[in-house]
Amino acid sequence: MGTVTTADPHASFLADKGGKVFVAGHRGLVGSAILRHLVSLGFTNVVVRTHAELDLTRQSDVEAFFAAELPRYVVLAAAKVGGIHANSTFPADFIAANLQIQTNVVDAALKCGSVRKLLFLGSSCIYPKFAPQPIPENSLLSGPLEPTNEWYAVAKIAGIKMCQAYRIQHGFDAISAMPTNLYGPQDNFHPENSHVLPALIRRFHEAKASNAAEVVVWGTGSPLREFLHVDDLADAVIFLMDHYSGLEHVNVGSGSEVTIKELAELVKEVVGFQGKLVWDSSKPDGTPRKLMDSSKIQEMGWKPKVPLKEGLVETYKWYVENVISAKK
Ligand SMILES: NC(=O)C1=CN([C@@H]2O[C@H](COP(=O)(O)OP(=O)(O)OC[C@H]3O[C@@H](n4cnc5c(N)ncnc54)[C@H](OP(=O)(O)O)[C@@H]3O)[C@@H](O)[C@H]2O)C=CC1
Ligand SMILES: C[C@H]1O[C@H](OP(=O)(O)OP(=O)(O)OC[C@H]2O[C@@H](n3cnc4c(=O)[nH]c(N)nc43)[C@H](O)[C@@H]2O)[C@@H](O)[C@@H](O)C1=O
Repeated sequence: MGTVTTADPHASFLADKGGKVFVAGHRGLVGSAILRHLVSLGFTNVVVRTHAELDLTRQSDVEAFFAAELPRYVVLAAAKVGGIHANSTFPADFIAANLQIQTNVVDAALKCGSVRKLLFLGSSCIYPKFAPQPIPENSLLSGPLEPTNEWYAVAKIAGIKMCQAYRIQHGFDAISAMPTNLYGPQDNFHPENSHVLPALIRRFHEAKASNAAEVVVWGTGSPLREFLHVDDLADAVIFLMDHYSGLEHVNVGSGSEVTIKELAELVKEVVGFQGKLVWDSSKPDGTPRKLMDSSKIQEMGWKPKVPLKEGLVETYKWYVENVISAKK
């Protein structure tokens, strides 16, 4: 159990590098990037637990953890996460685990009395399937959701509303960030349950290694997606922890989008696969387009830095060095 360092209660997050920060989900794509950034910024008192050490779906364990550790800041990057196939195959897991994790963490963070600020991570899937593009924050709850991930989206919407309710009733400084589709080191490269970008890296890599003639890609290739490198997201999370204390959630996107066909061609080029692409239109396309309007965070002074091709080259290198090499 670590000790809580005393510091100026009015200090900004970045001026309080000895303040205890709990990063929930520190081994995932997002949590690991946030942890790397905090360490490189000089934060000295970061507390973490793996899923096996602390199951955040268990309320009494979560309450005991907060009462013992008394963190000053919480970043909630632990969640049940997956791509279009996992979301539509396991709707009960996605709604139940996410409601449990976020409810337990936000409530225990308030009750323990030590937390000055909490950031909850949602996702762009909270918005209606046919929201105006680019999607402004005030599109929330203005229309029906995309059916392939509505269970997950409903949990994430409940998380935003819980942060708002705790701010209104208890004056608790809980904020919410809504990232677009993310990618980078420590992503999930599962063949079926991952998101499109890591799935394609793996599929093209394996096809190249086995000299396969073709690679199958899901859907029609026409949906548009906006991708943000997880290092940019980690930078935005730390920026919001330092700069933002509002009721409304904040979109975090790169501002540029590609079709899934363009993405597949780019991954093919980066991996160096020479065969052809085959489209499996029996697989769902999901939402046709979800470009975020990120003007709110940009007007506060944050902007993304990593171009898609550069991020993809770096992520493929990470995959080869860490996932493929580990198997040998
Ligand atoms: N990936 C993306 O494209 C996007 C992600 N987001 C959001 O970012 C957040 C993080 O996502 P991402 O990093 O991709 O997810 P990952 O699946 O990569 O990581 C999830 C993390 O949560 C932990 N976790 C899951 N269930 C539990 C549990 N019951 N108790 C304790 N820990 C648990 C896992 O722990 P362990 O490793 O120990 O098993 C893991 O560290 C989520 O809220 C997600 O909605 C938003 C938009 C896009
Ligand atoms: C971040 C966001 O991510 C999820 O939504 P999504 O954007 O639809 O996610 P996706 O990455 O799985 O798919 C994007 C597109 O890509 C196509 N696609 C092609 N080939 C593969 C493929 O091999 N795998 C996957 N997964 N998709 C493929 C796929 O058919 C779709 O058209 C949410 O469930 C939820 O998790 C969420 O919030």
